[in-house]
Amino acid sequence: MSERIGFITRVQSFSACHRLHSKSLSDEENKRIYGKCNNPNGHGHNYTVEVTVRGKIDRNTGMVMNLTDLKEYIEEAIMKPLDHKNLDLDVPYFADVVSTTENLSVFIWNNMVKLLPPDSLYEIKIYETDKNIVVYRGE
Ligand SMILES: Nc1nc2c(c(=O)[nH]1)N=C([C@H](O)[C@H](O)COP(=O)(O)OP(=O)(O)OP(=O)(O)O)CN2
Ligand SMILES: [Zn+2]
Repeated sequence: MSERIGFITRVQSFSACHRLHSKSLSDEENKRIYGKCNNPNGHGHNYTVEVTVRGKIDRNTGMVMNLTDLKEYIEEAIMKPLDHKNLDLDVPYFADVVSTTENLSVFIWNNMVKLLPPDSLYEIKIYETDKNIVVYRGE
């Protein structure tokens, strides 16, 4: 029997605050484009992230990857740098990168990909709110 490919996902939530503000735009443009999300003192979210890993289902273990290992990678790549942080002030990556959920998904991808086996990270999906959802697949 040929080897089966599986997808496994672990979900993690974290809290952070941010302000949508681009240094390459004027104050007026920032206000017009980002609206209430450009509030100078910021606003907060309870983000939920889904990390999906793709790989062969090992014949001996029955696993694509041990979810306990994935949990530890998520702790390193997501929780330690982001949980209870001000994204713009506490996370150096966002000093010159606007802390949109799109850019946050790239940041999380870059952190996760360093810890996972080569070519195994499939998707980062972030729920910024119940209604605002971003997917990034490393392209
Ligand atoms: N493309 C993007 N657009 C927006 C982003 C983003 O990250 N990428 N972010 C924001 C704001 O940060 C904020 O999260 C938007 O919040 P809000 O509009 O309040 O969220 P909801 O749609 O869930 O709120 P409702 O008021 O219930 O509609 C804006 N745009
Ligand atoms: Zn926001």
